[in-house]
Amino acid sequence: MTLPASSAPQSLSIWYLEVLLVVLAVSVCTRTFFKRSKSLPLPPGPRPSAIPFVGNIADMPSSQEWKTFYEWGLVHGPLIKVEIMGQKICIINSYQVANDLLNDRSAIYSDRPAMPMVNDLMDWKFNMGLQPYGTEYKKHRKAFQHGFNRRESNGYQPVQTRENTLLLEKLLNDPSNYDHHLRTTTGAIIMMIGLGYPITENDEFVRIAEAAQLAMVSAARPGAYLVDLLPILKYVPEWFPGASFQKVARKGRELSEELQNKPFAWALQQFEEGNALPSFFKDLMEHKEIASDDPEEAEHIVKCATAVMYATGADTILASTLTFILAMLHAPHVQKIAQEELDRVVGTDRLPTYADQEALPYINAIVKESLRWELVIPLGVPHRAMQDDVYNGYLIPEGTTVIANQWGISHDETVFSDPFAFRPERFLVEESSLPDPSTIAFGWGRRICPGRFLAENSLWLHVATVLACFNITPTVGDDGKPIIPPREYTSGMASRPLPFPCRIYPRNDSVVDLIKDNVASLPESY
Ligand code: HEM
Repeated sequence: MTLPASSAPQSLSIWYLEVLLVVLAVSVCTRTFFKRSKSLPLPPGPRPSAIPFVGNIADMPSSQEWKTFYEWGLVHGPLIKVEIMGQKICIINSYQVANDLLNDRSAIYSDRPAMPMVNDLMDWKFNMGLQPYGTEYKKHRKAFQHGFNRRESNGYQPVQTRENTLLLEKLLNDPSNYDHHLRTTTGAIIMMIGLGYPITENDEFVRIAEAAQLAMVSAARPGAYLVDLLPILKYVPEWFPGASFQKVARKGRELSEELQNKPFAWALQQFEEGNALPSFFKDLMEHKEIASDDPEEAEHIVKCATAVMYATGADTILASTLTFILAMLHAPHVQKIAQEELDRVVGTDRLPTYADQEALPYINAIVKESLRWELVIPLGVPHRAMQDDVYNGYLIPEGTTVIANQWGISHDETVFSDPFAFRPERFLVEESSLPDPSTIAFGWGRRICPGRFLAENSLWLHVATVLACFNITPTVGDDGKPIIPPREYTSGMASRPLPFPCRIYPRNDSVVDLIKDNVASLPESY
């Protein structure tokens, strides 16, 4: 700033004074805000124990936490606070609140809680989904998004179509093992897209991915292990009385190492020998600079990203497809309407393809309702407040774990009427103001699931082609009455229906030929 010579000293002191006043004002405001925010109430919730430090530990459910959290929401409101051993946890039971905090204020809610059991003891730090929000995480996320943005994900449709055609053949020949066939199919799709790896029956890499994933999701349940609340416990040796969590952790660590190393070693060998099929892995190896300028770091990121992909991808798609099958038993009318739409739009002499998607609104609505009716990750993956925040007059202190109860949000009857019914029609009302369930099921803000386009594509094709070819009905009891399986789901970070019997049989004879013709016209291999 240039000042006129005569007025310079006076103007300078005024200028200094102004700056000083601004600094003072800012500091007073910040301190006032800080003081005020510290004195603001925390969100309401179940009353903690009178014993210091224990908090709500006795209130915490041991399974299906999302249902208890939902009940709490009905009593205490859409934003609840519980405290366990000094750790504050906010639970969100409303779409509006989740949107306001986790989407609109994503800049301060994108961190993850430390989770020492899974991250440190079981060595899942390689999984970007559990990493703190920082430079390393951003590199992993960039590499992942490169492979799974909408355009790239659509590029994988030929793999999904091929494996889905083989699924239809398996359902035709051996329908009672439908869950095994679905598991094989989702595994085959993910392994081919991720690594260019064609799976075999009882495949070793699929077994490793499933076992590692199961160990992780059981351990990652909020409050499952005390060590997550008292991280110092991670130094307690395995032989110490009461330290059985260390044994669980050791087994989990062994699986995590297998998961990270074995499939990667196979893929690397194929790549170096020039035999690698097109895949997420191959693409990243050829464009390592997307992950990092440092080739060694880039290779590490490729290794982590591919491991995350096959650890999380197959099971989640499987769970949502099983929910669709279960829903067909609970809502038989839906099947009839869908088949009428398929026959009218696609006809009966070919299978539906991705090109039919826009012309099949009812099928699209079934996919949405399957994602809403039961949630693959009912409590999402926990976020962490990176600074103090104030919402609707409540303080959310820095370090609070923030859980979006996605199951609760999807069953909020002020948003979704008759929420426990499977009613795809709710999404067909013109200009429906209902939230799209994919904006709930796949999470929030900067941590939103990067595999969502791939997952939705898989689910869509399973729904459209299975309904085009088969009827899905309940088994019949000795009394001649249909046995509708209950809606029973596993607990853990990820949830899926408990095994249930059902009948899957071709709608007519021409469907049998259709499936056989489609299988016969598949190329020998990829
Ligand atoms: C129906 C299938 C799926 C569902 C319902 C689902 C759901 C979710 C949810 C709720 C999150 C946490 C988002 C948040 O923190 O708010 C997430 C994260 C993630 N998902 Fe998925 N997912 C599915 C399929 C997939 C697939 C197929 C892949 C891989 C191709 C995948 C990869 C990931 C990754 C890497 C993250 C961590 C993202 C981050 O922390 O930045 N998911 N998913």
